[in-house]
Amino acid sequence: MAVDGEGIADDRESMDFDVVVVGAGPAGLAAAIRLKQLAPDLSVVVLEKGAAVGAHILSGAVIDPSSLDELLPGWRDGDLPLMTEVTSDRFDILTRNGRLPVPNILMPPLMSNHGNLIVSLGDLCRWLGEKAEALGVEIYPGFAATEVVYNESGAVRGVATGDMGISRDGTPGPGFARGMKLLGKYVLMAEGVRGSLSERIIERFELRKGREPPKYGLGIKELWEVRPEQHRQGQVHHSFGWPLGAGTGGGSFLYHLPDNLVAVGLVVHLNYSNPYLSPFEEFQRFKTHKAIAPIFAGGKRVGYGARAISEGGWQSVPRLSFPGGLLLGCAAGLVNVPRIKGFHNASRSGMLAAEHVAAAIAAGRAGDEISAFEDSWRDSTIGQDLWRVRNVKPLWSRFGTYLGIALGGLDMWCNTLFKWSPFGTIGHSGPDHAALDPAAEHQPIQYDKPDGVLTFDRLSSVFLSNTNHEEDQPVHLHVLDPALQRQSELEVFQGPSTRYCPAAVYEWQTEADGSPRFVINAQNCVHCKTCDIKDPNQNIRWVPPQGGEGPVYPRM
Ligand SMILES: Cc1cc2nc3c(=O)[nH]c(=O)nc-3n(C[C@H](O)[C@H](O)[C@H](O)COP(=O)(O)OP(=O)(O)OC[C@H]3O[C@@H](n4cnc5c(N)ncnc54)[C@H](O)[C@@H]3O)c2cc1C
Ligand code: SF4
Repeated sequence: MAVDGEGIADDRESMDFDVVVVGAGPAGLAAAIRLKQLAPDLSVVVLEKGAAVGAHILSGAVIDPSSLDELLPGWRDGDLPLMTEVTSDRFDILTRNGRLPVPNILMPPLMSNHGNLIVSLGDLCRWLGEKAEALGVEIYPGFAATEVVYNESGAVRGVATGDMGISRDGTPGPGFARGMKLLGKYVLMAEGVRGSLSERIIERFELRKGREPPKYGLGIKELWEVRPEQHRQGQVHHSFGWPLGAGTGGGSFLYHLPDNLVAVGLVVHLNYSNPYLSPFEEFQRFKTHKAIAPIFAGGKRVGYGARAISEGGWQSVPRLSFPGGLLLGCAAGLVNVPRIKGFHNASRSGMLAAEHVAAAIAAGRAGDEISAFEDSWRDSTIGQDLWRVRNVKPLWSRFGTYLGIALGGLDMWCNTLFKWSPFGTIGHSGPDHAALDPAAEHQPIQYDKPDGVLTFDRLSSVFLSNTNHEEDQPVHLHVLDPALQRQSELEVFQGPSTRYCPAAVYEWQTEADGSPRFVINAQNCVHCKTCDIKDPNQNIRWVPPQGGEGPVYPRM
């Protein structure tokens, strides 16, 4: 019998499957496909909170396709989503008025994009979803898993989808429909970065014990249609430096897709210390650099979105097995940070998990802990990929952008040539939310007003993400202690949520009597999870709103 572990009456209908997968991103879909390839008779269900598969997927994306070659041999011969091969690879250091190209010869070979593909990861996930359904996987888009269901012995037994049609005051509205429980022999958590249920499972089973804290960046991206003369199909262009100061980690990407489309974005490491910093405005500034702005002259912005990216790497990956299931992909933190790549490891972790789960079910097991997964992923190409770059992020954090990147490059060369690092394995310096300084230690940053042509404000940007939430529902951004928000977030840090949120969700307004009021425009939320990560007091908790809401990203 399944019991509810979250204290809500167990009156919901339930459906039983062999395997329940939460999240239809690369990790969840690869797991579902591999399960059906290995054991066609297994029943596999995938839940996705976006309105459709791919609706919430936001990535660069230049992908290493080696995992696709393993998952679906011959896939390149079929009908393909939007993609192109990488034809050239540029890397620049930007200063305010200039750029310094880094010769490719200096780049460690693992940073090369030779053989990689520029894709819309959302399109690729839609395509993978079709492949999964063709194999008999049941995919339910528009359903957010909002609770973990545990059995009597405390193992994860399944998940429950959220109730629909609850009014803002918490009472059932006219369109009320009770959520369902989906139970499985094993549950695969593939929610992506900072997964809301994955984090609860990590906490409950102490999966981070003995590991470094998780680290994150925030990636803000736009999709542009540029003039043909500015388009270089297949070109991959990265930079670091301006507009970020030496003490703030991050970098830009510009990927030239087919159809005159260019994906442009800035990733800002979320261990920045200045509460006045606005990653959104830094990204807008980046586009005004004289080496960058001409690319967009005469072009049209057609897409916008934002998403956190996991950056902790090898040291921060929690234990990935727990009683009743496994953590996969970015919910586990498997991104290779210097390469800004997570697709290959996410999909490989799904495939590896599927192999373990199929074998366990074939052996008559159910609901136990597949402990062998831990050594298995660390010994696999996923582990090897993360091990070689394990010091890049901590060196960057400790020594700043210029010295830190140079030392990170040296470390990657040593790991490539000698399979050895002069630095051993360096730890991260604390969680990102603890990195903010009180505002009194910094000067406010003056950002230029957007021109509406090359640079934009948040609201017109959110419009392009097609984000939609029913207003009459409980706010899905929980402020745990409202008084603390005022006493600390506002009075000590001067309201950083109004700057780190890329969707203008948070505002501090002044009431008629002069008192401050924290306003949450939850309908704008693009589900990037930054508030859950960066609030200095960990006083904001992101929980999934009604299924089928949030952004509907086209070609992101
Ligand atoms: C700005 C940016 C640029 C990037 N660039 C690249 C790149 O160039 N190349 C590359 O390889 N990687 C890149 N990455 C990383 C890559 O996108 C991720 O590593 C990869 O998408 C992880 O796959 P995943 O399946 O683990 O998670 P995701 O892709 O995040 O998918 C998770 C899915 O689960 C769904 N979900 C979450 N919670 C629930 C829930 N409770 N119930 C139901 N559904 C849920 C989400 O809606 C989502 O569809 C980039 C990431 C960012 C943010
Ligand atoms: S409210 Fe939080 S999760 Fe939503 S867009 Fe803003 S920072 Fe991201």
